Amino acid sequence: MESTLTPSALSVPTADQIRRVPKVLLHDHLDGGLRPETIVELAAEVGYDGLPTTDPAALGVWFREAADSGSLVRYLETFAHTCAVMQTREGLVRVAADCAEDLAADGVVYAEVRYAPEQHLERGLTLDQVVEAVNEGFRLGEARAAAAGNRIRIGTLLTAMRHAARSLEIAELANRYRDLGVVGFDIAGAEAGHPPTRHLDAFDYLKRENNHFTIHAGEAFGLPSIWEALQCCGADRLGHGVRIIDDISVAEDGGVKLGRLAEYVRDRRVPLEMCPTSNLQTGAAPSYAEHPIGLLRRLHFRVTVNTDNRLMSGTSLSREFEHLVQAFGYTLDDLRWFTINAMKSAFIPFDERLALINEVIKPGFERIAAESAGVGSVGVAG
Ligand SMILES: O=c1[nH]cnc2c1ncn2[C@@H]1O[C@H](CO)[C@@H](O)[C@H]1O
Ligand SMILES: [Zn+2]
Repeated sequence: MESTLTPSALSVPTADQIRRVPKVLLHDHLDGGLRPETIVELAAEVGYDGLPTTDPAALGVWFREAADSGSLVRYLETFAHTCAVMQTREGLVRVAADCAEDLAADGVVYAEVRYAPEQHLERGLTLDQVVEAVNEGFRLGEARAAAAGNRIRIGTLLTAMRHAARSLEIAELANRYRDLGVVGFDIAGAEAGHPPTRHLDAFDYLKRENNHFTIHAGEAFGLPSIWEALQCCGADRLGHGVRIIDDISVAEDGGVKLGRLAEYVRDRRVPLEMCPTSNLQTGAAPSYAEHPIGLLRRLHFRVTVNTDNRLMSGTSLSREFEHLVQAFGYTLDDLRWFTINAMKSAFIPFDERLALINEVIKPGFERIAAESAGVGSVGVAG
């Protein structure tokens, strides 16, 4: 979609403007976004004594440092502590409500937040009770955010863990709660050794039901994983998908050649849920400036910007955009492009996506662009 914005939309946005423009988030893990103080309080309530520290500030630092491992497997080990305090109805309601409020305060107007219900059964909740508690928390958080003047809508994706064997059951759960807060399905967890084709029965089931799913692929593992996710499993979107860059060659003279898979991904407008900071932490990308998102955006792939795990990465969607603005000089217009890409790729019905684009996203960007009209180009803070 080409820009119709005023020249001020071509200015580099400030950190404050980035926070205030309407944003869309498609890839955010509920168990990767807890507030450190909530973890400490819930741990005390449920008697979990495994936390590395009970000082909230130190705990936040611990998560970021532990996740900064260069390995997806070690990165994922940190989730034991967040899942430990998400085993009761009260804990799940609170974590989901916090999440909605935090995203809304960051200027997110639509989010799809994912979690794996099978990881929240240790204290006797059933899968259905887990989904109902999370939904209740999101409705509560949406209402609190609205009262604070921040409108947000949240749908959930139910994740099945790729090393486990409950994916069909979770897919059925997602289908049962469709239109009741759940908008799709995902598989996550360590990629190497756990190809998505182990879960074909779940994907086939979802396709029979005309339901939607995304697959974490091409993060720790290369092109075969992306190929399987698309061509064997039929994924609607790719979680990360950064390794698609391996199928693109850039010659010395700047000429670009796409392989068949990269061409397919671009031609079919397959949404890529990119999460820059997370990729730096797990070693999937070397730096912000060298992150494949720069080239993929230039080549007009259907790229979206996401947080993955706000706690482990010490980030927010605004922070992710700030990093990209610093690395690539993105303008307000680029941010709008990423945002509309994300909204087009959401799993809610077409008419609802269109309404958010026309009634919330475009006017929101226009307002910020108009505000800086005449001010000229401004630097990025932070
Ligand atoms: O970037 C990632 N790649 C693969 N799996 C992940 C990533 N981030 C989180 N999870 C996994 O998804 C589960 C459900 O939310 C988390 O518990 C974590 O194990
Ligand atoms: Zn993820």
